[in-house]
Amino acid sequence: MKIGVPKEIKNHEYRVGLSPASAKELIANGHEVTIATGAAAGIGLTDDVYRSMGAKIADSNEAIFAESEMIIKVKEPQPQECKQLSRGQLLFTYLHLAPDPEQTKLLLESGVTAVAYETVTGPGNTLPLLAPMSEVAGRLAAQAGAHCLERAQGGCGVLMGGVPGTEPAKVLVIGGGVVGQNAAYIARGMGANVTILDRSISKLRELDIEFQGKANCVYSTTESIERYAIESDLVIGAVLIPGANAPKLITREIIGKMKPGSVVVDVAIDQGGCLETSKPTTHQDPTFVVDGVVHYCVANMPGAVPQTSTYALNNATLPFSLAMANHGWKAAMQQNKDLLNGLNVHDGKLTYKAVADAQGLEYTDPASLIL
Ligand SMILES: NC(=O)C1=CN([C@@H]2O[C@H](COP(=O)(O)OP(=O)(O)OC[C@H]3O[C@@H](n4cnc5c(N)ncnc54)[C@H](O)[C@@H]3O)[C@@H](O)[C@H]2O)C=CC1
Ligand SMILES: CC(=O)C(=O)O
Ligand SMILES: [Mg+2]
Repeated sequence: MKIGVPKEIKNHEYRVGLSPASAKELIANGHEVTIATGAAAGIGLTDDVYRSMGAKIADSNEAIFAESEMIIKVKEPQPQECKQLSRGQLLFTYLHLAPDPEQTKLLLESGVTAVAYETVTGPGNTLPLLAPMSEVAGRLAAQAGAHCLERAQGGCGVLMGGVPGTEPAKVLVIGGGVVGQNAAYIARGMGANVTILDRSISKLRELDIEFQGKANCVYSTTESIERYAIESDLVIGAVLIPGANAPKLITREIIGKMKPGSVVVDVAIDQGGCLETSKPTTHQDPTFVVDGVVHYCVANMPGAVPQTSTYALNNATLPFSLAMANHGWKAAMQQNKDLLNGLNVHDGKLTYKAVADAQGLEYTDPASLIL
């Protein structure tokens, strides 16, 4: 199969769809891999590194989109990329379609077959291709939050761990999944006073044992969210209903009751955000202020640490890239229902229920397309 990797064009996005090791593995399996020139410069790799693995170099993203049977990327295709996709082509990347009607429309119009990293499933209701970036974003959320709490960034000027004789920052993490657990781990490590809210009791049990009582694990209700949010210095939004729009758990009214200079890091922004006041921001201009509360809502947080993120992502995606390259997407999905759960769009049909529900569009059962 002809596999192509474009250079990412989203703001400050330096990750690469295929690491050199992944490219080598696909080539060893008999496939042709082409990468756009300079695509890996952001992780310190030259075209020659990819050439040495046996890959070809294309002189533009346009050539990649025009000539590849499977395109492997990181971020959701931007409008100019969507317009270069075509019927019969396979796209493997993050999509986050629920809050993005424009991208959904363009992908449906293109006829492309699009498999979303974030809805591929794994054993025990896990999301194995979202998890590595959630680990990164969770850890970064504590770092970003600590930075935003500095007075010069608009924050109230509280140090996460305080110092002896002063109180540490109060950090609230809403959603104790992969992002939440990693955010809490770093915030605890910085010495903050951490509370995690989740509505899964089994998740709270796991977290309580993992943190050995050093994080407060509390059941999530509208009452507990409001009570903890208004006394917190930093709130980290980390909820997920897979593939769907994030529930708006922090209302405008709660924001109005929060302390001036408190900070919210809405990691769930890629699924629309879990605060009523959130809107996507970029690494270039990451924050805005509503009612004195600093909002950090960057939708591609792991792009800030592209070396760690590219390798962590590739470790998870490679088996699925190989399966689709070796067998074609249909046979690979017949063999693996977890991969079938990644199918979001095929030949003008929307095949992910939560996206169809979010946008009031017709839904086609993906199982009906692989018979
Ligand atoms: N902004 C960025 O750069 C990135 C964003 N993300 C996003 O972060 C979000 C979280 O991802 P993961 O941690 O991997 O998901 P996850 O599925 O591991 O965890 C989500 C947690 O939210 C909990 N939850 C659902 N509704 C809740 C409620 N009402 N109150 C409290 N908890 C609730 C679930 O029980 C679950 O434990 C997703 O939207 C994901 O796409 C992930 C990576 C990068
Ligand atoms: C998951 C996601 O949105 C990211 O890694 O950018
Ligand atoms: Mg206020």
